[in-house]
Amino acid sequence: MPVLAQLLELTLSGREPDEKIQFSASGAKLEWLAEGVMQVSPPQGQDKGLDLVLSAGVHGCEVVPIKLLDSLIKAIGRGEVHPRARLLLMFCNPPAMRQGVRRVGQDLNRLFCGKHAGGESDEARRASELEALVAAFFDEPDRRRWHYDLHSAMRASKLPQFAISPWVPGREITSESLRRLEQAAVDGLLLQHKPSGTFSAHTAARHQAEAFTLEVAEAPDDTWPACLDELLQAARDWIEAVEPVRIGQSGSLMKFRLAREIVKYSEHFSLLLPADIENFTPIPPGMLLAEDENGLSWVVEERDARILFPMMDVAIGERAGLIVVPLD
Ligand SMILES: O=C(O)CCC(=O)N[C@@H](CCC(=O)O)C(=O)O
Ligand SMILES: [Zn+2]
Repeated sequence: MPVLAQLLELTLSGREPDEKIQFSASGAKLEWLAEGVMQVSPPQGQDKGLDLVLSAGVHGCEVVPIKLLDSLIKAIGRGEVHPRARLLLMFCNPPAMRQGVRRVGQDLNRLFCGKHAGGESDEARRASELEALVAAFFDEPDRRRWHYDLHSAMRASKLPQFAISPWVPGREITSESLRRLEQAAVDGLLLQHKPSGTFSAHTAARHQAEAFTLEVAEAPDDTWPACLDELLQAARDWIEAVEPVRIGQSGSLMKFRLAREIVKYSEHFSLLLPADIENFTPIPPGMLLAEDENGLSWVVEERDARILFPMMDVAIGERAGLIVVPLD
C-alpha cells in the first residue's frame, strides 16, 4: 500500500511524506497537498466528471467519521476501490484530532465562509487554508461538485444518522441528493434557514456544491451498526461514480426545519435536560429547556418539537441546543 494511503497516521504523527505523489494499486494518482489533505485523480480515461470532497475531523473527538474516511483512503490505496471521480480527502483539524478533543482553541466549524478573516488563531489559519485548497480543487467548470463533511454528534439519537443542509439563497435540494442520502442510510435531514460558518455552508455557498454535514451513527463500545456499513458502501459508490444498485427505501428520510436556537448568553446559563438525552427526543409544549440571567428562559411552544445538539459546555454566545420541528 502506498505510504500516502496512511494519511491518517501521517497526519496524527505530524509527518510530511518524502514522496508527495504516488499511485494506488489500481492506478489512481494520490497527491499529498498539505497536512491531512490528499487529492486523488482517476486513471486516464476513467474520470466521470464528478469532483467529490470528503472531510472528517473538523472536531477532533469525533472518531467514527475519522475511522470511516481512513478506511476509504486505505481501500483506495490497496486498489479495492477504483476512483472514477476526482477526490479531495481532508482530515481537517489535526491538532484537535491528536488530543481527541472537539476543539483546541476556536470551533473550526464556525470559521468558514470567510469568518476566519482577520483572526490570528491556529483555527482561523486552518479554515483559510482549507478554503484555499477547496477553491483550487473546485476550479474546473462544468463538473458536478459534492461535499460530505462527516461528523458525529457524540450522543445517541432517535434518528441514528442525519444530515444538515446548509442555507444558501435559492438552493433547492435535488431529488437525486435526497435519494443519495437515503442510499447512505441517512434517516433525517435538517434544513438550515440562515447563513452559518460551517465547512459545508462554505462549499455550498461559495462553490455551489451539493454539500451536507453528515452526522454519522455512533458506534458505542466499538459495536459497528449496520447503517455505518451502508454509509461506507454508499461512499464507495460515490468514489467510483456508479449509481447504487441496491434498492433503497425512497421517501424514508424525515425532514426537519430549525424552529429556534438555544443560546448561552451568560455564565448563569443552565440547560435543564438530562445529560444523556438523545438527539431528536420529542419535547412537549410547556417543557422548560433552559434558563439564563435576567429571567430568560426557553420553553417549548412548538408542536411536535424535538431537541437536537444539546450541549451545556459551550462558550458564551454559542448555540447550546436546537429546537427542530417536522418540515410539513
Ligand atoms: O454540536 C454537536 O452536538 C456535535 C455535532 C456537530 O459537530 N455538529 C455540527 C453541525 C454543523 C452544521 O450545522 O452543519 C457542528 O456543530 O458543527
Ligand atoms: Zn462535529
